[in-house]
Amino acid sequence: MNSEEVLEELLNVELQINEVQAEINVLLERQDNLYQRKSELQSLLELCKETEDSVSQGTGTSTNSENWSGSFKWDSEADDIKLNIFGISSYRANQREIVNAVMSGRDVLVIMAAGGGKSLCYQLPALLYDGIALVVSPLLSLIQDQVMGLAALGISASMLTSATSKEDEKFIYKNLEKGEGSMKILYVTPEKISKSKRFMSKLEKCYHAGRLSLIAIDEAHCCSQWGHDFRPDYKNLGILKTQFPNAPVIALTATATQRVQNDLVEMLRIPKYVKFVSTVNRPNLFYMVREKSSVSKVVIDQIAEFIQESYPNNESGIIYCFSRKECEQVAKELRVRGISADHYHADMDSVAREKVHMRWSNSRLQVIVGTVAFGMGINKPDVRFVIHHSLSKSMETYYQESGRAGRDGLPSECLLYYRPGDVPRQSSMVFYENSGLENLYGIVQYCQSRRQCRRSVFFRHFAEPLKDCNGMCDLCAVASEVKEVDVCSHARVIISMLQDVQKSNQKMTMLQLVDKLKAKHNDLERRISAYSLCY
Ligand SMILES: Nc1ncnc2c1ncn2[C@@H]1O[C@H](COP(=O)(O)OP(=O)(O)OP(=O)(O)O)[C@@H](O)[C@H]1O
Repeated sequence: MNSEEVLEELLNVELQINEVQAEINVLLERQDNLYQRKSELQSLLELCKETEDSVSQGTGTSTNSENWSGSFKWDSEADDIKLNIFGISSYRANQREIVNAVMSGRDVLVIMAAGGGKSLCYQLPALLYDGIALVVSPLLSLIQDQVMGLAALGISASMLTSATSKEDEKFIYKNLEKGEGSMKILYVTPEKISKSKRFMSKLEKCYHAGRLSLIAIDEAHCCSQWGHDFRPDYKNLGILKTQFPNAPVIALTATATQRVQNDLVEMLRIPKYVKFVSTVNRPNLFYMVREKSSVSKVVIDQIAEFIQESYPNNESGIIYCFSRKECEQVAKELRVRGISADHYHADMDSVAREKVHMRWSNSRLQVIVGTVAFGMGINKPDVRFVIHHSLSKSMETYYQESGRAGRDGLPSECLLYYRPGDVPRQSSMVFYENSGLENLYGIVQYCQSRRQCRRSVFFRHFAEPLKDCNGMCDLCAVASEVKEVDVCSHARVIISMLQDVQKSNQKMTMLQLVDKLKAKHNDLERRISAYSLCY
């Protein structure tokens, strides 16, 4: 063989090696996807097993064993109240079936997305039944909104909270004890049940006189320690079923994983409940994630530009921040850029918080910049955008917070700014929570996804069959090219750095590690360029 022939064969072999490598890459990618799907299917299987176990033990029944959409004797009266009092022409998914189950005296668990119409599911039966319906709700502001809304419809509803006047309290107790007055719905906070003996004794009289029509537990996920808003006073609500066994209980929530559902039905002592689950899908919400700069001014500039370009007509929005200080800073910087914004967090007194909330609710303030404290009870229907300045602590929290957009069903946007540097900040907060880190890594996966539709991550998380996204997330809307990078050498350097740290018994935060890695990388690049200059 002469040198020319050798060279030709060499080139040919190199070509073939490249082809084989390309095939290996394709197979490796396929293997990666299969591993991912395998782990998703394994967790789905676990969830299915849990559900089947609870059904076989008689602790849960699904809607399909009984026909809740058939005809019932209260049908025409229900239709009349729905239309002429609530002004609603047709039921949304599951509403009619839920009303029928409650009217049949069954205990019911309702899981329905934010803005899905949960209130009607207990308010309509409350009017159909004789007597008084008791509603337990976690927040004063939520209760006030509901009572005001019902009064506007001409429905007699009252609330018994720390803010109730003596006179109103007297009126409520007369209604409960003696059946005097026209009260149909009574809202209370969970503390009333666990702390007021006087109230419980009046309620007992009401029940024994056959006037307690039903018990509704709003935001029922607060019962469970595995939920995202655990309230200790919710733990004591099981007493209601024990004391008033014949009053149907309806527990309502927007999100509850299987574990939370199991927990809350146990807490509420409703083992033979009927469950209605509506989809978690919010088809009008456009989900997107953007890379977050480490320079805070750049992030604010981008947020301001997004709001000014997309929402120039003062359309309402929410920005969630990690800390109170960040909230104040972001709100201030937005004001400097001409956007009407104010902060909301737990360090403010309740009057100041209420003021900001009211200004925003009345659309006199465009953007509220809040911590997680800006949570339940936000009923503004026309929120057009929810921006996360930092990632939330779990998929549940993100679903709830982003779900405050578009409750009126109109197109709205949910934008999350993500940078890996924010993960350790959150992990130090959730480390001691039940499954805190596991939950955090769930949302990290959502943020880091380059191929998987954002919506499909929600479906998988809530163990729901996948549905079409219809191009309503950044990954489905724009076909982006994914560049593959082999990071094995980086991983090796990180491992050797960590081994050094361990050997010398030092401590290092994630950010320090990243800085050290960058320094090492820069140093290496400098040496390579110096080396190539010499030769
Ligand atoms: N069948 C229906 N048709 C039209 N509008 C409805 C129907 N049911 C409820 N609504 C309206 O939808 C809006 C949201 O309802 P509701 O406040 O009960 O939602 P929700 O499920 O409690 O939401 P959240 O979890 O966010 O509090 C309300 O304005 C309500 O009047």
